Amino acid sequence: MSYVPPHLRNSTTTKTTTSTTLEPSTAQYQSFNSHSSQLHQFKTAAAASTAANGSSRNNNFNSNSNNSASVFSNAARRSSVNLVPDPVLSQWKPSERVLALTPEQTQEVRLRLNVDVAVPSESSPAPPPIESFTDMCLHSSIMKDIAFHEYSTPTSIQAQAMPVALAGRDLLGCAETGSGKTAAFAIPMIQHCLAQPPVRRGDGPLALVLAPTRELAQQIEKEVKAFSRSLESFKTAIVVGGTNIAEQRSELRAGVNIVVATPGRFIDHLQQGNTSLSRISYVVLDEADRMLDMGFEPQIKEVMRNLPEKHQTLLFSATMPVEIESLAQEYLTDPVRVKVGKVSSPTANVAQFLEKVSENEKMDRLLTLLVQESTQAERSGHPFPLTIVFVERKTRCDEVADALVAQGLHAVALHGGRSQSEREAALRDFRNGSTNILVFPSNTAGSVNSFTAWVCI
Ligand SMILES: Nc1ncnc2c1ncn2[C@@H]1O[C@H](COP(=O)(O)OP(=O)(O)OP(=O)(O)O)[C@@H](O)[C@H]1O
Repeated sequence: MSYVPPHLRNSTTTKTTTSTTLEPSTAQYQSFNSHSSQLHQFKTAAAASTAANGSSRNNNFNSNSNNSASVFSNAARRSSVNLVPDPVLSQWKPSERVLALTPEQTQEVRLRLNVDVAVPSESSPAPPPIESFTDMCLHSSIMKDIAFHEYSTPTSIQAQAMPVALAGRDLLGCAETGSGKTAAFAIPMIQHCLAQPPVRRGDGPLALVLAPTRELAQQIEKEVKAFSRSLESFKTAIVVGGTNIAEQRSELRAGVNIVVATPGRFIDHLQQGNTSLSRISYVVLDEADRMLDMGFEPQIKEVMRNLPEKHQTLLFSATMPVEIESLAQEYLTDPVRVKVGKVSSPTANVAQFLEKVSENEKMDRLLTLLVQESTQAERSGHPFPLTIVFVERKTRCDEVADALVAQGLHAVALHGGRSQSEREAALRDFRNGSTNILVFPSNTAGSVNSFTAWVCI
């Protein structure tokens, strides 16, 4: 394993060009992409060897970050004389039809899709939205998997965010939950990985997705697997707490294309030297606002400031508080901002009712509501609607779930205090309908898509 701080590699390496520039076919395409020429470069053995030298690295490392040296010291000690191929930057271009769109037509499509797009004043224009997967000119295996998934047309966020990501640009995305964000970053990520020199045993991943919770990470990895199912040697790893670290270690050490992780566990593996950042060139911060709410800012920053110089970053956030703005400012380069729909507002097919009750009436009112719902469902012969009850703290989760069960309702608490197998079993029971009420701490919200009612108390 070789974690080599990028600033040091750059200052000590000599690059040898081994392949030549790929010419974009039109000036328009050239201006959308972040890099106008594509150089596929490899570092020399001598350079990598110098970079792997412990003392000079640590000196540099310390000057860069106060705690980085300790965080990655194991990985640093294990550094081998391993050639690290530079990433191949975006060579993608869309169909001729898309390239021929005028700025007015591009604007019309954005209006129709309800997409707002903005770029910093000095940067090149954002790539136009693409309303069909065919016009995105994706790898044939990915197209096969999209068809297998029965996705016929891109959703709005996919139509605009995918061309941005495929063009190699940084992205700041804001979209409602359930809008299809996962495929919007996962499909370009797979396409990006396919363009890179192959992953070898001992290499770190080519792409990294950081997500706030285990459940969300698992959901994302499932989607990544779904869109890479036709690619035989394409490997992904899920790196989350609460699961077997030894299995993750051997998977990581064998070399994977993509890692989907929660920040804490990913840092653990970096510290242990089980993986490295040295080949990462595509990073996704999903639900970044929730990651900050959950206190992952130091881990995110640790990863971001130690990435190789050449990488692209996609940051998705449902809200844009000042902390997200400053994260974007610090780690995104000329990002294309894509906003779909009214951010932080409910989707049109969700009805909301607000009832104000005092603290000591909450539990009774909840029980009354749910027992009424259960009676109604029984009478009409319909199943009880899948329901989530959000509560503030995990201790409260157990209290509420117990009270619901005592009323004969099928409820279960789902929170970080339960083991991974208990959490997975609870979600499985919820999906197959044998449990129809999940009680969740509110900071885990959003990990489950398939519910039809929810109550926050
Ligand atoms: N182009 C598409 N055509 C049809 N279905 C799609 C398309 N894109 C996504 N979906 C489906 O829509 C649902 C929501 O997608 P997804 O989970 O990616 O949304 P999300 O915005 O990431 O949601 P969350 O914020 O909850 O994670 C999923 O069931 C997904 O399979």
